[in-house]
Amino acid sequence: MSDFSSLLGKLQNAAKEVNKSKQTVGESTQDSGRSRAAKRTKRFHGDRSKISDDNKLPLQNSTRKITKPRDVDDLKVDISFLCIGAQKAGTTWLHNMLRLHPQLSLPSQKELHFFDWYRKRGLDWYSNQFPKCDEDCLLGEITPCYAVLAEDKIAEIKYLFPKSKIIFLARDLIERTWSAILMELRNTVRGMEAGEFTNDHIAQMDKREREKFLREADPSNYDDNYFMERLQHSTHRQRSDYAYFLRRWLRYFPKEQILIINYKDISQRPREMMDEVFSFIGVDGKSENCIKDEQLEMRFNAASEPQLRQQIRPSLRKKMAKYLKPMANDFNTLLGELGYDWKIDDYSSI
Ligand SMILES: Nc1ncnc2c1ncn2[C@@H]1O[C@H](COP(=O)(O)OS(=O)(=O)O)[C@@H](OP(=O)(O)O)[C@H]1O
Repeated sequence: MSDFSSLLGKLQNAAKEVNKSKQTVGESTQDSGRSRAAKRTKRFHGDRSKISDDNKLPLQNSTRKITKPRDVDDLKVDISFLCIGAQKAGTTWLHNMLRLHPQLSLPSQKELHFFDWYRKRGLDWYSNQFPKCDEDCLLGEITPCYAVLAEDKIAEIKYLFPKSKIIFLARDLIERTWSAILMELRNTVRGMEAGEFTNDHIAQMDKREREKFLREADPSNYDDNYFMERLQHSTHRQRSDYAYFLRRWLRYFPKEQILIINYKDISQRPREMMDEVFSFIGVDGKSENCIKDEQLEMRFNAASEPQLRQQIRPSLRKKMAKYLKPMANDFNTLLGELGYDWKIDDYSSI
């Protein structure tokens, strides 16, 4: 046999082994795995395996088969809530408020990015990111990128945490996108990846470096075309299409497990909003027992310098409104279908 055909044979055998281990839920080979999983899940959160037993597939409306994660036996935590976004909609504020509740455990650093970037680190790594807490405490995390996860990732989350509550903060589409593009501009000027650059970096710059940075990251130095081009780039466009990706989540999680919050509530009625969130997650007590008024009023993750948090100019607002209007309308339709009595701006007056 030639070296090439011997190598090919080895690769084919390896592929067969991999395929054998990729048993999908719903296939006859799942039973032994399911009984192991059942023992494990009862340790954390009651009998979550029941969902797959009752429904055959742990899905709402989707017929997609879920590949059982190969490292499922490494999972040592149950996740009671996930905040999936939106990006730039006050998720850092929410992270800090939730951490004040004694019965909730969130990773000290926001945004684990496990299901989008770091899935290869494994469920063991994921399990170790949550601080130890009492038996009755509930675990959760906030990663705004989860909103736009591909369907197979959402299916995996549903398989692992079928009872998890999903929280989504919705902000006006223009304001959200403007905030996101300005953040991207700051990252680009510094040559950093998304999420790496913080206000602390600016504070550490010397005078010359700081002036140069502020000049280059100043949005008034960029024309409308620059921002419209960025908006049409997949990440900003995709993250503004709330209805599109929320419908994907709704294929796996029933609407009773998904809470959509109006970003405006953070400034207009934060206490009522946090009471609603605590009750939705299922923890005892009112926010007044753990969050002070001055904490509710804190602003997190805003650009530190006035030049970097300018209002959007009218000409650009108009162009963005035209582009984002269909997405605002779709989202308002979805809100109506789900029974919410509020809407986001649909730019009918622009
Ligand atoms: N208390 C309060 N009230 C109103 N708005 C607030 C509050 N705290 C944070 N923010 C604003 O939320 C924006 C940051 O959102 P995120 O933390 O979700 O951003 S990120 O996706 O994690 O980067 C960011 O918006 P922009 O300032 O427009 O960029 C913050 O200013």
